[in-house]
Amino acid sequence: MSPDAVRLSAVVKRFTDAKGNRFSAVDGIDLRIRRGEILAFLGPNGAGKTTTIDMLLGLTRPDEGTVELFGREPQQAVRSGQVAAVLQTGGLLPDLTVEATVRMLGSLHPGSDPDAVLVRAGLDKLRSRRVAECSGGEQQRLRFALALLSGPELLVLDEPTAGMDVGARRDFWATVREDAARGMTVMFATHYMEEADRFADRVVMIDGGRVVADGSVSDVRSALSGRTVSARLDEQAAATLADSPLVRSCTLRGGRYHFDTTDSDALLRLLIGRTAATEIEVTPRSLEEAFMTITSRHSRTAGEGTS
Ligand SMILES: Nc1ncnc2c1ncn2[C@@H]1O[C@H](COP(=O)(O)OP(=O)(O)OP(=O)(O)O)[C@@H](O)[C@H]1O
Repeated sequence: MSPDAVRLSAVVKRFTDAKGNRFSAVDGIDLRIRRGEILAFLGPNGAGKTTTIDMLLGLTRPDEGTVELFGREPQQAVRSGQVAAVLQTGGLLPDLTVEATVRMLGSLHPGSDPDAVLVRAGLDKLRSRRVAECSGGEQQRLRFALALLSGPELLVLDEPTAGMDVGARRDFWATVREDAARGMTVMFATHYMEEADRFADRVVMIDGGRVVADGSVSDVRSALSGRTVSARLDEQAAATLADSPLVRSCTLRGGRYHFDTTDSDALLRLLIGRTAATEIEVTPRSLEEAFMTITSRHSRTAGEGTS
């Protein structure tokens, strides 16, 4: 059997914070990514996504644990062109044109096809544009093109669509999907739940440097099973329901109470049987809601009550 594309085993990375205290930014992550998977790496700010990606690419070493890409040391795999990355920042030369940039980097990869890469990254019409005149999203696409030059088997993307509008984001993911269909493994860090939902086969959520959920988008949803029941009703009735063991949390938004529940049928019976609730709605929880619950960072709407 060929080795997995990525294998992180009990990986720990510690830093020193501003007060001089050591803390684990990555706190024992185990992660295997099979060849050909598209994996979304989700987590709130400071969860440890970039630190994990830096270790994965051999840019920094773990304090504990091991990292292997295709059964090799990360730096070996990166140097051979088997692995490429689009990071949040990355040097582009502002005075070069898009085409010159791709050709220049292409010359470092014998056998690469800069023209094909320009087309694949959606940059064909921007060939003569100077990098300095490209939008943030266009510059990200250029970084993507550069990452494709070596014909990588694993592409690691750290928030690749930051700065892109909705259309550019859709085009970008269409291109990535095409590449993945040819067998490329893709791991991307994102804050956009919708991107994970639409483009990933698998979602790994991290928080506080640990994996808090791992599965397909639907697995993660059902592992965090539950629905949101919302209705208009009076405050006292809402408070009574919020105390019920059926209810995980209750939020007042836009004049409606939203109950996060493990048993929407039972809660509906209570709402209809025991209260004067109106305009009742039941909705599946979004990945974002699941994520918020998992990381215990449920947002509370300012000025409105929560219990
Ligand atoms: N070189 C460093 N020195 C000290 N602390 C660091 C260093 N790099 C990262 N950290 C801290 O480690 C934690 C994890 O950071 P990391 O950048 O990996 O998170 P992230 O999930 O990528 O966040 P974001 O979504 O904001 O990019 C944060 O608390 C961050 O402040």
